[in-house]
Amino acid sequence: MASKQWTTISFMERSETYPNALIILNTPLAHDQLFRQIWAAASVRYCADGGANRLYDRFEDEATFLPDLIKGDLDSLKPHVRAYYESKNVPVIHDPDQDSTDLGKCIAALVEEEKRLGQGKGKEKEHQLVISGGLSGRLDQTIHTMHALMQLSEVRERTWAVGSESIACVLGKGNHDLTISLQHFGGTCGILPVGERAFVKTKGLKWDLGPDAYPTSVAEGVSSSNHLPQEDISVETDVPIVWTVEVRGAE
Ligand SMILES: Nc1ncnc2c1ncn2[C@@H]1O[C@H](COP(=O)(O)OP(=O)(O)OP(=O)(O)O)[C@@H](O)[C@H]1O
Ligand SMILES: Cc1ncc(C[n+]2csc(CCO)c2C)c(N)n1
Repeated sequence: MASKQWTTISFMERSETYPNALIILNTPLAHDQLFRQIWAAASVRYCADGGANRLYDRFEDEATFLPDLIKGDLDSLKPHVRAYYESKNVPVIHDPDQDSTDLGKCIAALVEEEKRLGQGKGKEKEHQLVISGGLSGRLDQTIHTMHALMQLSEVRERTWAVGSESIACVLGKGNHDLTISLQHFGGTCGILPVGERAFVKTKGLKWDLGPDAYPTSVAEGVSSSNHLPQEDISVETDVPIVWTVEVRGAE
């Protein structure tokens, strides 16, 4: 079976063939150099409600850091931040729905934008989705981010979450080849079950899973605090799992 290719370069460099869309959540941004790269690599940039506060607090004095949209129930967006972005003509959409999160509301807006971009070409324009944050903080929100990554993995080719301390993506059933920039990420990493038990084999980790497939579930065992001694690894799994690796230089 063919392997799916993943590389961290894809969300740090701009691509015309497979452009990036960035959704900024209300959690700490990645460190300055990494966040600037992710921002520059994205051609669509949304803030989920209070995510705009994070952007403003970091880049208040840099006028180029304007998102394309701020959307959510707007219970976290600070009034002066809203006023600032509105004065710069950033659309601010209030969606009061109490059955979907601000992340969900931004994903829905992205899907609409992709339909619009694809209009007349007979094909929707799909982006690689990069979610800034959501991997730490409140446990319910963090698990909701996992849920979103799982759901997205069924309908989109690639989604990453990039936080201040870790990055994560869902690896679906099958074989995966990953290239992780050791300049930016590592040395610790984890192979995490999500919901159901997975049988996993890896090549390239310090504590490889295998040669017999390693059964992982929250109840049975989890490969946390593993180590990435090289940039290229491969992972084989029978059901979706989460791959996570540490951000270097995190505060
Ligand atoms: N403490 C947290 N931990 C993890 N993720 C968070 C946390 N707070 C916010 N987020 C993420 O950022 C998004 C925007 O958060 P914000 O604080 O603006 O709104 P919220 O009212 O807390 O979230 P929601 O309305 O989605 O429940 C959330 O939808 C969620 O994905
Ligand atoms: C079963 C169930 N659990 C929790 C909520 C609450 N909730 C989920 S998303 C959201 C919006 C937050 O901006 C709120 C309030 C619900 N509606 N249904």
